[in-house]
Amino acid sequence: MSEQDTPSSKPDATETNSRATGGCGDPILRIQGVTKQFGGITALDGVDLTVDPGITGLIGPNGAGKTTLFNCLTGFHKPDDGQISLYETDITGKEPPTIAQQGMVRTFQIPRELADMTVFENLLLAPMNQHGERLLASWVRGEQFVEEEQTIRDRAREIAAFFELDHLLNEPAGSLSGGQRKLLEIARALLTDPDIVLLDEPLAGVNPTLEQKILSRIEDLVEDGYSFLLIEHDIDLIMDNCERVVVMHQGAVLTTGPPEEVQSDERVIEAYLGGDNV
Ligand SMILES: Nc1ncnc2c1ncn2[C@@H]1O[C@H](COP(=O)(O)OP(=O)(O)OP(=O)(O)O)[C@@H](O)[C@H]1O
Repeated sequence: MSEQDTPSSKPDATETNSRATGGCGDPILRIQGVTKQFGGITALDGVDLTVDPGITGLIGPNGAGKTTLFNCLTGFHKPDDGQISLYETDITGKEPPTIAQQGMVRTFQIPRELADMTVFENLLLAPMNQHGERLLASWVRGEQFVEEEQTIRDRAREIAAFFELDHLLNEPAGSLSGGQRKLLEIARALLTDPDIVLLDEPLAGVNPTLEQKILSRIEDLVEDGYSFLLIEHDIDLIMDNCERVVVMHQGAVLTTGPPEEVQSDERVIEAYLGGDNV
């Protein structure tokens, strides 16, 4: 595979994966009335939102609830109320591995690679975590699922090449630069065979050259059938690269729409200028 190719083999839909039941053009995510409180703080206050295939930007002032929404969507927090569906499957309150199996994973603001393990081992662990004990047992027995193991290894190499990490496969992940860690985090997410990846500030602290590289990789992946929901504080970057933009404010969705509409929405301008910062 050349550097410019997308990972050609986005695996086919499986019975465990939500996209098996999702039709072309259907929203990927339906979020209805999701609330989340932390003690006296209402982080999410009845979030209603549908997310379509492609790349959607999620913006909002500090404390708007963006990360909490990501956590509720991917099972790291349980919502107090409301419903979340991935295609037609109700995933509300499910655990992260179950939601990953259904086709949705997230990355974190601070990448969570295992620093002492090599880049390759980090990549292999991502799908193994998802498949769980079944695949781990196969590694111990070394008999069954050999084919599956080989597929994961091949795909790990392919995705490493796509993110230009292939020359670092045997290096400890802890030796990577900040930008390379971000790439590794996205690569790991993709190895779980998702329909949609939630990216939490994948470009924060990344230099402009690498930023463009990540963005162009994401665009390639969208063409290849993946979808992304992207939290980012750089509004221009969101407006330039996302098909739809969701604006959160005070724990709720303020507005959604194409970038040009959202940009000129008075309520959005007020949310950003009315005392909160971006
Ligand atoms: N684990 C937690 N415990 C207590 N309060 C929390 C917790 N997580 C989030 N909050 C609160 O919930 C609100 C929303 O936080 P959240 O991190 O979701 O916002 P955000 O839009 O992602 O902000 P930022 O852009 O600054 O990262 C904030 O008031 C925050 O202090």
